[in-house]
Amino acid sequence: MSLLKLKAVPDPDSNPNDNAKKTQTIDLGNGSEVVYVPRFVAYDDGWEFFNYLDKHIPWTRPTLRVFGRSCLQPRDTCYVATAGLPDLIYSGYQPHAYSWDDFPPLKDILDAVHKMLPGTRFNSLLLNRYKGSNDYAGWHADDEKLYGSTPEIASVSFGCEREFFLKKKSRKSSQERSDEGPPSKRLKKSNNVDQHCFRLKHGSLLVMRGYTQRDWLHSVPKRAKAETTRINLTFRHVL
Ligand SMILES: O=C(O)CCC(=O)C(=O)O
Ligand SMILES: [Fe+2]
Repeated sequence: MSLLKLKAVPDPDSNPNDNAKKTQTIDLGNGSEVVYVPRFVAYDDGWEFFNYLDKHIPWTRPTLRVFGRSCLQPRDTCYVATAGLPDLIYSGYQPHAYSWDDFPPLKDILDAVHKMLPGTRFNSLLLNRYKGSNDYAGWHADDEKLYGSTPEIASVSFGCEREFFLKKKSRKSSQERSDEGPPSKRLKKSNNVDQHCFRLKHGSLLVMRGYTQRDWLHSVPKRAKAETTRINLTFRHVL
């Protein structure tokens, strides 16, 4: 496959400043911020990336250890990282780190993310594939020590639109990782009103920064209706 080049596509109801115009910045308070760029990758380029990733990424669905029990991660995953970084381990699982050179189109997306977010130098990427409405990401924060105390995380989505929720951590939930474990151990429904929801469009970019991982949880819940496949890429910087 030839390398895709990201370019602005002429679109009848858009202009070159479209990205900037439609970008939403949400101040979550206390030094946490989320930025949403709905049309980060042009529609057709987005589908080329989707088809490439769906076919060429060696997706796996690992068994995780959550609260002492084994459970299948409720989505497919793959990990790409620059050589020489400390290993990523989450929920007792250490993914193999593939190289950027194994999947050249990822480097084009990485370049576009760096251009959009001056000053960032992402060196790792966690890919997720949600094959239908039953695949999900439970409530969690990406607060692993290897990302530091105020990680910036850039999330690019392709394919089926899914909802992405953010809710403020309760004091208790900051010690709990996710709701992927047994029901008895899941987070209690809080009466927190601090919740935000984004419908992550095909080709969109969502950025979490500041203290978002320390103070907030995020999730991509199951859907009741049948859904098609969604692929999400989260670019991170390992210290
Ligand atoms: O699929 C998404 O939008 C989020 C994935 C996520 O939160 C993660 O990989 O940590
Ligand atoms: Fe996450």
